[in-house]
Amino acid sequence: MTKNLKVVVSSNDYPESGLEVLREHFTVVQSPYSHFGEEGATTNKEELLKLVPGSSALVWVTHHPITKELLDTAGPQLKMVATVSAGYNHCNVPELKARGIKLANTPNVLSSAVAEVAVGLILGAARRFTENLEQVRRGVWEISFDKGLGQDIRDSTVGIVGLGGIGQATVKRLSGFEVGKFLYTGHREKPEAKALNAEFTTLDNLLQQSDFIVLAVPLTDETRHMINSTTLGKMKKNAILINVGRGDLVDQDALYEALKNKNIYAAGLDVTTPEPLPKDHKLLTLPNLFVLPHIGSATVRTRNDMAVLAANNVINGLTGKPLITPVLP
Ligand SMILES: O=C(O)[C@H](O)CO
Repeated sequence: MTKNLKVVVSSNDYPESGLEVLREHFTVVQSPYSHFGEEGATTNKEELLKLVPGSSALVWVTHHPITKELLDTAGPQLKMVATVSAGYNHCNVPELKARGIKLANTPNVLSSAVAEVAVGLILGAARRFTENLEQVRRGVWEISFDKGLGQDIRDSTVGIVGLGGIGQATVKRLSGFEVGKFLYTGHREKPEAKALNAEFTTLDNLLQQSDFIVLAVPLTDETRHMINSTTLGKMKKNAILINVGRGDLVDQDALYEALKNKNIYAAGLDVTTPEPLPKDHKLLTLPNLFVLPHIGSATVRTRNDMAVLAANNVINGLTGKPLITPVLP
């Protein structure tokens, strides 16, 4: 009965596991393009505009913004968008809401994978992997007090900004590292914090006390550039900033200055603005920056789990059942 409904998958980077679920119920049309063009530009916008007319649901694998133009082009029969990501800052929630279009995301299934990357960034930034790898490449092995030693996790204070699924999974993974104290901040205290031995505090206090500051919050108007010259100025000299949320949580010019002037010790970023970061971006000149190309959820199992969850959300959304992971029910 639903086979005559068209579902558009926005990228070729969506696994067979999700397609199989969708194809059982719907006519699936998939973009032949991936997220990024050769020069890092997003090239499939025009292609997407060609694909979406007449669709009942969009499975959104790319981070292309869901614009009014795209929704108008899709047409009034569009019932839902399933973004294959936990973050939905690209989804234009007010516009979807105004049009009565449902929105689902894929939280939880990616928390472990993203938390593993957070731990990797902590290690990479604290132990100066960027600089040390560079040394190996140059055949120079000079590790001494004057050439710069790393920072310990043992007995440190780790501050988590946003103790949601990813924040909690990060604390769990770090608990074997003999961390001295976990702090967290957010809108409200979390019941899960007790079992994690994490102490609720204000952002200011967390910034002032933490040796490691992990950003694991969604990007909203409130969190955009929450790390800026003022908040960086509150951090300790040995502080290490980790971002697994979204690039725009951080004012990158201010971060560049703080790292260059050694006002903080290092940073580890899985997310930047823009993505990809241009090869000649000034941040990439910094030895005390360890950067990854947004690989938080990029494991085989996690990407399959995300795809299947998104597909099941579409089935529910188009057959009148409650969404499994609703943003807009
Ligand atoms: O939000 C997410 O799911 C991850 O950052 C991947 O986009």
